[in-house]
Amino acid sequence: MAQLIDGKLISQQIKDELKEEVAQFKAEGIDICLAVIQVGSDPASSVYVRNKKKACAYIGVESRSYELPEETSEEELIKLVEELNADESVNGILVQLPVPDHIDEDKIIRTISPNKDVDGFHPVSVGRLWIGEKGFLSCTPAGIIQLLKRSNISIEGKECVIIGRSNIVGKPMAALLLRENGTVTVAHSRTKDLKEVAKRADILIVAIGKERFITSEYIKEGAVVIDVGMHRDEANHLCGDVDFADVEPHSSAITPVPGGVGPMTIAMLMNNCVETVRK
Ligand SMILES: Nc1nc(=O)c2c([nH]1)NC[C@@H]1CN(c3ccc(C(=O)N[C@@H](CCC(=O)O)C(=O)O)cc3)C=[N+]21
Repeated sequence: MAQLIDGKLISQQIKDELKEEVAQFKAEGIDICLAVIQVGSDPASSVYVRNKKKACAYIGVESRSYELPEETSEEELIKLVEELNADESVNGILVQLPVPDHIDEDKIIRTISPNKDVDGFHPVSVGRLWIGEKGFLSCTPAGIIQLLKRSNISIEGKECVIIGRSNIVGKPMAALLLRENGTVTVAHSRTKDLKEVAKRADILIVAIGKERFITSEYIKEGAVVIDVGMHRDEANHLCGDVDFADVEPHSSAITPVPGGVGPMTIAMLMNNCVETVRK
């Protein structure tokens, strides 16, 4: 039987630890505030934003919401971000992605002050990550490292294969696994013999965005499998990039969807909010 890696439980433990830390900061007169900006009203985005605000309330961080209409111009959004950069009562700024097509996402990410970049998406944060300097870590990959560590799965010396090379997951995941002394391969849509490459993995991280794409044919017996995907299937059930029922019997440990990586993303966002005030 594979070990089920319970992201819901582990994220709860992390939030409880953060809640205590936030209370200590409060006692010293230090409050933390996260500004959350959503442009438009995509229902999936609204769910995530609501979950982020709930997590803020739980650990004792103030969340300030900015719900802007779909037609908001790039200039208006940049102006708001600049105001929040200058506002000393705001510690972190999160612009929910994706933004509408008429707004340049990269330009918005670069406008957020690197000191308030709780998503870890700013080029300064990305650079710090790759050279091993302290900085904000991208939440999903940082959450995956916590899942592994808190499940007593060692990374050092292991063959780690990441499928997917996005700026939000694949690339920062590679940097973090490398930092933990893993041997890292980043595979992607143009990788030849993907099954063979995936089968090398002791730890397989799947972030390809294709519903139940990874079957047991991609798995070395006893591998650890981390599923970053999130889809709604025909039956309206949440599922991941991994065919869980097929893969689980061949893995030694595996994350479910929901209840795996997703809740960890939010816990690590909360960690980054607290990081803004740590000495
Ligand atoms: N600036 C920005 N930062 C983000 O971190 C960001 C973003 N934009 N845009 C969208 C993605 C997606 N994302 C998720 C967060 C939590 C769950 C999560 O909690 N999932 C639950 C299920 C939630 C449900 O029921 O739908 C689970 O997997 O158990 C999923 C996805 C953050 N993102």
